[in-house]
Amino acid sequence: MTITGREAVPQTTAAVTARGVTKVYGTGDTAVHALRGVDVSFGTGAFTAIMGPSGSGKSTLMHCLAGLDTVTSGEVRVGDVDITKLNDKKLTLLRREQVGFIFQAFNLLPALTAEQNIRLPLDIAGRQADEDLFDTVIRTVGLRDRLRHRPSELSGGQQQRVAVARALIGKPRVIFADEPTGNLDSRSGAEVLSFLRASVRELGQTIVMVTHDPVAASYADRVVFLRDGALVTELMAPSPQTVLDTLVQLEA
Ligand SMILES: Nc1ncnc2c1ncn2[C@@H]1O[C@H](COP(=O)(O)OP(=O)(O)OP(=O)(O)O)[C@@H](O)[C@H]1O
Repeated sequence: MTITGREAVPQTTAAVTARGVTKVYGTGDTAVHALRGVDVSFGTGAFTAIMGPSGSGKSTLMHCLAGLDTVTSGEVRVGDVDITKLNDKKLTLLRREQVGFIFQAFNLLPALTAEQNIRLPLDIAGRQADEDLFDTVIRTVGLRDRLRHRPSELSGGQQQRVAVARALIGKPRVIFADEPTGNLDSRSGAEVLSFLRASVRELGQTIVMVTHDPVAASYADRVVFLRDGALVTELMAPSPQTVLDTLVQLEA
């Protein structure tokens, strides 16, 4: 799989950083400490997976990193900006310009064609699409002959590829993917994951993905593991087996 049209610039700077992030839901006896002081950085141009047992805080962390939820204390930087200090309007603007999302449920608008769905975030932001990048992305995800189809006329794997193209086309600083292969069979899942990895390698895209699946996590450059709201360990160059072994240890 080859993507050209945007230069991949290997960088070591962080795209997103969390410092001392805590998140408490509720108060008093019913308070849930979902995050208990998380420090973590996500390097620019890297593909990172977040894993951990059910209830360990993966979704909460991702939502706090993406500015979809507020932190109770601590700091989250997207690039140089501490998003915990932004008002709602500035946060919405930052998310629109710098953050891309891919969800388990695809979240495409049913009345729009694939192409309209892909272009929608840029249209909303009043931004011009980079047409070279658009062509490259469409060719690479193999959607050229599906652009006029509506989501109901596409397979699950094709719908998720539309969602991936939609996230990439805005060239966000970071893409957050929440169980992107959770609704896909293993072959479609592998295609989507290969494409995510290619976009990191060849476009320099930064991706942070929450997953339960050791095979999905093995496509990442790095896996960070949460347990009880705290970051406990990480793996570089993971394989399905090393991820599985680490999960088994965490749940023991
Ligand atoms: N809106 C909420 N109100 C109260 N508690 C919440 C809320 N959202 C999450 N929690 C709690 O916070 C903790 C962390 O939840 P979170 O969804 O982040 O975990 P997770 O690792 O993503 O779990 P899973 O793998 O099951 O999706 C859990 O104990 C959960 O019950």
